[in-house]
Amino acid sequence: MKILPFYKKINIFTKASEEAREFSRRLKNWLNSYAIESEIFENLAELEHEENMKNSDLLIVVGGDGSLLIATRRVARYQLPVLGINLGRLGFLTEINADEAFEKLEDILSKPLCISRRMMLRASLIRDGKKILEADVLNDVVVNKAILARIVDVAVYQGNTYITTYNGDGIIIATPNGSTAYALSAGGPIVYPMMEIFLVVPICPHTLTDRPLILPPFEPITIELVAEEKDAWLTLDGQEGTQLKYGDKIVVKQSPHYAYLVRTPNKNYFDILREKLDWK
Ligand SMILES: NC(=O)c1ccc[n+]([C@@H]2O[C@H](COP(=O)([O-])OP(=O)(O)OC[C@H]3O[C@@H](n4cnc5c(N)ncnc54)[C@H](O)[C@@H]3O)[C@@H](O)[C@H]2O)c1
Ligand SMILES: Nc1ncnc2c1ncn2[C@@H]1O[C@H](COP(=O)(O)OP(=O)(O)OP(=O)(O)O)[C@@H](O)[C@H]1O
Repeated sequence: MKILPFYKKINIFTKASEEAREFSRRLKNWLNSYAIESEIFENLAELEHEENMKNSDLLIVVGGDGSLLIATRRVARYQLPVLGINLGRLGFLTEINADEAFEKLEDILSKPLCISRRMMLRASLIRDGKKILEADVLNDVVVNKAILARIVDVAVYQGNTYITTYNGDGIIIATPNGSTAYALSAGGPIVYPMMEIFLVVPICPHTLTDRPLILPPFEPITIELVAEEKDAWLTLDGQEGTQLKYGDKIVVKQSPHYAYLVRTPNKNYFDILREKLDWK
């Protein structure tokens, strides 16, 4: 089978493990054998550097879902298609398994790419009226309690409109892509991943009528920490954490960037749900 000549350069992001590095070297050699240039990145600062990404046609991530999340966030502004090869555990987002990778890659790269465009969130942390952090996420923005803290009280707004105050273990604002991650464990619905909505899921709410909400992405959601003595954290895609202070506000908007995940032709979202979530 012949790979289409429009692939000039395909970069690789590798998980920081010996197994993933070894696989990435094999992958690079395989791409070179088709006269496709390729560079392997492990360092995140290098991965997001424009010079390194601007001529790349595709980014292949060798790792698990965590590696795919971390890499996709870093390259989202380049609108680069991202394809995951699973060397992790569940591999819900990573499209192909390592043992079938070269056969599947040949198939995927010999046809026009089948891409699933996924919305992202932009979270800003406002402290004392100043924005002290801003980041894009593909799965979720989570405010929750530290291990020994008790209940977290968070007031939630849509634009300037007050929704309610949740008392419980915390709150998750998820994308449809993230609906199958933490939000699912907290009782949220599975949302078709190409939809564009905000999913608001309280974690173990003390008020039993507090149920997950699905909101339009047109107005920001603001979460305000309204109880003084509590020890709470902001977590972005489960990977970057910041301790919060009383009065902090987290504003969540739709990011102007999208993730462009490469899918296997002939495999639909329900095939993935059946395979990964053990449905019949
Ligand atoms: N109780 C929970 O379920 C819980 C707790 C903390 C974080 N998380 C999730 O973990 C995510 C970060 O993933 P990670 O791999 O870096 O952390 P991780 O290694 O701790 O794994 C979390 C698990 O979630 C899976 N996962 C990640 N994104 C997914 C998605 N969109 N759909 C289905 N499964 C998904 C991973 O494969 C892994 O099995 C966070 O965004 C958060 O949603 C879940
Ligand atoms: N090159 C890297 N640089 C920094 N951090 C990395 C790198 N590769 C992976 N990580 C981090 O290591 C963690 C583990 O990686 P990953 O999630 O891909 O593997 P896994 O946990 O085995 O897979 P899965 O998430 O599918 O269960 C991730 O949270 C990710 O943030």
